[in-house]
Amino acid sequence: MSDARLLGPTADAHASLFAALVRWVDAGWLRELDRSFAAFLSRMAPEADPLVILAAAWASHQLGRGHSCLDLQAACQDAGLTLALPPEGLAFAATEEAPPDAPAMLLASVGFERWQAALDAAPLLVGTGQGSTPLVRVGTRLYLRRYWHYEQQVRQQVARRVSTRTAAAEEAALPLLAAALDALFDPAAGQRMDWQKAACALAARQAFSIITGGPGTGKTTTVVRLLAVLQYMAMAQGGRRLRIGLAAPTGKAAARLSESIAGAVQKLPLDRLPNVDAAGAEELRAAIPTSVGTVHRLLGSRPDTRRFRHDALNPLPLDLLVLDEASMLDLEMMANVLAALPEEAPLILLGDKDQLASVEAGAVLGDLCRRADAGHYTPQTAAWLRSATGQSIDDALLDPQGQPLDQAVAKLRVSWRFGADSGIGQLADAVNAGRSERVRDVLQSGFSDLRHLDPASDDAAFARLVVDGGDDDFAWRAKGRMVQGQPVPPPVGHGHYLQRMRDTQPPIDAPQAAFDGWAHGVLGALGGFQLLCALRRGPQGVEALNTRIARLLRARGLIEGDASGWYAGRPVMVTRNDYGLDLRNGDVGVTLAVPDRRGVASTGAAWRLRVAFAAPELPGGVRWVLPSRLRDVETVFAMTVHKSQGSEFSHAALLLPEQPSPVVTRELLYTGITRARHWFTLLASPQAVRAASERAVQRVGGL
Ligand SMILES: Nc1ncnc2c1ncn2[C@@H]1O[C@H](COP(=O)(O)OP(=O)(O)OP(=O)(O)O)[C@@H](O)[C@H]1O
Repeated sequence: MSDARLLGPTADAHASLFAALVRWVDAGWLRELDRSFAAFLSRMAPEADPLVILAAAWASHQLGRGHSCLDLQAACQDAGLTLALPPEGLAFAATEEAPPDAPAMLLASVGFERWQAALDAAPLLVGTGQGSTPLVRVGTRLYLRRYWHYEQQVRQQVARRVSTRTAAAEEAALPLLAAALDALFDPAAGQRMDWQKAACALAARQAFSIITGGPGTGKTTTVVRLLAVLQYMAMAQGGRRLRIGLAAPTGKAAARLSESIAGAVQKLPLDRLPNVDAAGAEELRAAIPTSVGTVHRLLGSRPDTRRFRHDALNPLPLDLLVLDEASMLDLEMMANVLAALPEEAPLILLGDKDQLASVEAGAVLGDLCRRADAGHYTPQTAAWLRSATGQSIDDALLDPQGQPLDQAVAKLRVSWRFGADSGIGQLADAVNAGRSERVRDVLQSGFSDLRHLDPASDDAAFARLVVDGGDDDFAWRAKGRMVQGQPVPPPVGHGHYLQRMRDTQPPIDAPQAAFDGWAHGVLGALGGFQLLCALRRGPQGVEALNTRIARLLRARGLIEGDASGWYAGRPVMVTRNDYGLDLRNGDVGVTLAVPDRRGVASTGAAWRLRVAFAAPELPGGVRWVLPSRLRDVETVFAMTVHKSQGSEFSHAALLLPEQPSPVVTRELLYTGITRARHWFTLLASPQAVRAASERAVQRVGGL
């Protein structure tokens, strides 16, 4: 099919277009959802120029790729690149059929003006926001109405909130704020800029703020001190206690934050606050929540609807909300949160702006933090910060033209987790800066926490990595390694949790609590290692690697049973929310053999497989689910970097494909590296590393 067939608003042209769309769907290039959306519009306006229908199909396709809209101009310039078609270098050699026409062929002689004119001539389908057209065009951007609406909501709400001053920032409250900050932050810092203290002050100032920073820069530490300061001020001023909400986009991230917040709250030196005695300190400590739930649960998700129990008409009963791992927040979720949170209740986002954005449409945190590296603080903000913290912002970060949003964003710039001797920290920095030569140097510098392997390693070398954690040299270098005065556990592979599963299994007549404790330990050990991949398909994709790893583990006798079914030790990830089972997309569980107590009375207990998921809210801390009840799960010996967001592993290994792919970007590499807490192995050719460090994601959106 050529573009000539598209250039006439005739039934024939619609039919030719749909013939092409069907081929794309069959080839896995488009989702059926994209085609049916286009078909719906074609039925709604059979006379519409087929270019409008094509634009609709592609705008919907872009949503599936995380873009909130289609950039028409970019698509005209390079449709293949803009739409990432063919996807993930999908090979056609394997099929009998010829590949479908590439998108660029459909647009070969269609310029942006022609496309724009076609859209303007379809008022039933395309508008500028008024009315109820299914598509909205803003300049060169074409949206599905719902996403245009989310973007509008987020933009307006954020703008309103960044100009709303909190009670804590009022002139009269400033001395109390300054005294509280002085009490909780290290006075030894003196005049040196302590960005944690500054972030705390900036976040206390208006009804919306962001604290961003790389791994271990102290986001949690800072926000816990901020909560203490605000709760202290509320209580000291004779008001009622603040109702504080804490949430994260996934269950895994929520569980991790619960743990680190609880630890940080315990460490707070609250008796240093003015007029707070030991009893007062404990009262204050108890008023700082440590339990973190998912955003879905906070908003009150309801089965089979996108709507939540809490919205603008039924707002959340909160005075303050903290959302962690905000890089994973998509546009729709952010719009829902902003709608449901009372306008005067501050929203504080925590996250690493440089990480990959959510799989769903919209890179909210990245977009809102686009100017964070350079600060852009106004002289007014600098003066206010001086009175609240006694610190002066570096001139390089000042900008008299700074925007209101810039004043609400603080970037933490020092990593407390990765010291100067940490290869992981240095590698992450080099990748983030897009400096491929520096990346190469770090990889060759012999840091004890880094390993760089050839991705084409044979089975024996690959097995050493995924089963044992690496070669003897890596393990040897691990000996005696300390971080922050604590010994670091050695680098492990998947053999570690499987061995623990075997070695610590309770006897069949042990009480349930023993099995809960066992599952808890195995789930913890499972976090000791993870193989991360960029792709799903192909020989270096998740699916093929899961099969390969299962084969290696079976050969070593660490797992048994049918590879295609359920077996003890199978780690699984939930791929779709299941409200009935209270499981979320991204939750990871492990299959374990536990007693089937139903037969106890007559025949004695037998072993039966159940899948254990961490559930801190349950008394035993574990949710046990029958495998047959889990519909949308996949094995996770390997997982995509996208799916690993919000998780952390003692040892992470990242495999980059040999073939260049648009999904292998700087953000993907950075996110993969920063999943590693203590050890990182990179399986990639030097060319693949260079290509990834030099390519940054361009998410299209209008925030
Ligand atoms: N100012 C500080 N002085 C000393 N240690 C600190 C300081 N800030 C943070 N830390 C320590 O550094 C570690 C990481 O801090 P924290 O968990 O707050 O960082 P984070 O940015 O939230 O990390 P993550 O990337 O896991 O989200 C913790 O052990 C914490 O106690």
